[in-house]
Amino acid sequence: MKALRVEAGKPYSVHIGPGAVDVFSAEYQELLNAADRIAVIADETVASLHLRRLLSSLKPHEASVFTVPAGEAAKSAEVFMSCHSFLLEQGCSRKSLLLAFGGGATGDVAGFVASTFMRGIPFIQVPTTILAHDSAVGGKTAINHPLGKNMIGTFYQPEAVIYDLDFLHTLPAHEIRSGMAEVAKHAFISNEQWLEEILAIRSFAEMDDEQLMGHLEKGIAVKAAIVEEDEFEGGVRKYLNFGHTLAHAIEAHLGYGKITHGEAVALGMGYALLLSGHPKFEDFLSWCQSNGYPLHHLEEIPFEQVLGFMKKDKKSSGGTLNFVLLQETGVPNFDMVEEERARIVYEEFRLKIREVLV
Ligand SMILES: NC(=O)c1ccc[n+]([C@@H]2O[C@H](COP(=O)([O-])OP(=O)(O)OC[C@H]3O[C@@H](n4cnc5c(N)ncnc54)[C@H](O)[C@@H]3O)[C@@H](O)[C@H]2O)c1
Ligand SMILES: O=C(O)C(=O)C[C@@H](O)[C@H](O)[C@H](O)COP(=O)(O)O
Ligand SMILES: [Zn+2]
Repeated sequence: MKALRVEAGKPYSVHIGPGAVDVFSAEYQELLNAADRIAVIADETVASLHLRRLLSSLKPHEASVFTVPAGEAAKSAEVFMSCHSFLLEQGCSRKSLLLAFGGGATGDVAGFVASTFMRGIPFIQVPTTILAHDSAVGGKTAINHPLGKNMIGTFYQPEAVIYDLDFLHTLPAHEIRSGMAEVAKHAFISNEQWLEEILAIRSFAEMDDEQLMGHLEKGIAVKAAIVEEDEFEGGVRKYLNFGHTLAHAIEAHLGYGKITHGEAVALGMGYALLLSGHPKFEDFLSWCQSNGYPLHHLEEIPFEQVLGFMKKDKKSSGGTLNFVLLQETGVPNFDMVEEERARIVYEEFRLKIREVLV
């Protein structure tokens, strides 16, 4: 097992590896002892598969558990309120500790709850997906609004991230694919050689646990370095949004949860690469095709359906279209794109997709 440091907020560790939940008893006794109550907000599917293991790692401490709907459905105002109701009913106080147990959706809503319950209580991320190498680190919390993805949230760092890779063994193929898109994002914005390694994977089933752990560690290191430099997204943190201007628009247009976040990010990165004139655009499209990313969605979504959402992106102001662009691997930049150009390249992208799908 390894521990990576994140020097943001109150600096914290990301414990990563098989059996990582054992660090609760090895290293977090003081934090657990200090809590008057321990509450777990758990994804319902994850709870059915792995809750017993988590609870036994907390022993002798007891925790009360609130399950939230699986995946994206948890990121709603209703679920957010129901989490608060649960904490209040359980008699939680400012001295209570919250654990987020699940993928990025659970982590985002539970983090938002932790940051707002009695104006903030400590929380620990216990992520269970590949994608969560991204979401559990860096302190972005959020729920969705029908008018835009992640529109309501806070920046609030966890006390620790305890990333037990044993939990990943039950992930279905489309969630592996989703998570690997954010891994590819971290490679695109940081390192050509690592990107080559990822683009060489034609089926994620080829990856063994050791290789996967290597990719997750690299991804976390890229993310941590950016967050350490710019915790509140005044500048370089925007680069972590590579592919997200279109991705969030697709998610909002289709309805949250109808496409996984990472799959939408893959489509968004393809579009951003074409907008940027990046030399690896074709390779990336072929990688997406061979790994089963749902490219067909773009065929079905006219530009007008995503335009309004893209104009409301958090990186925009005054209705401009803003993208993280990448002419060269490892050298992202942030720029405005004229609407007409965005439209033309979108049509070109759909054409390229049609070509690879035939
Ligand atoms: N805060 C951030 O910095 C950040 C970064 C990236 C993504 N996100 C957010 O994360 C969310 C996506 O998170 P995600 O991809 O981790 O998925 P998720 O939380 O939406 O979960 C996806 C599905 O996988 C299931 N699942 C989770 N762990 C499992 C396991 N170990 N075994 C079997 N099934 C399991 C869930 O029940 C759910 O059905 C999006 O809402 C996205 O916006 C946030
Ligand atoms: O941590 C960040 O910063 C990111 O942008 C990571 C993204 O992968 C993630 O999807 C994030 O939630 C997007 O943030 P948003 O501010 O665009 O909602
Ligand atoms: Zn993302």
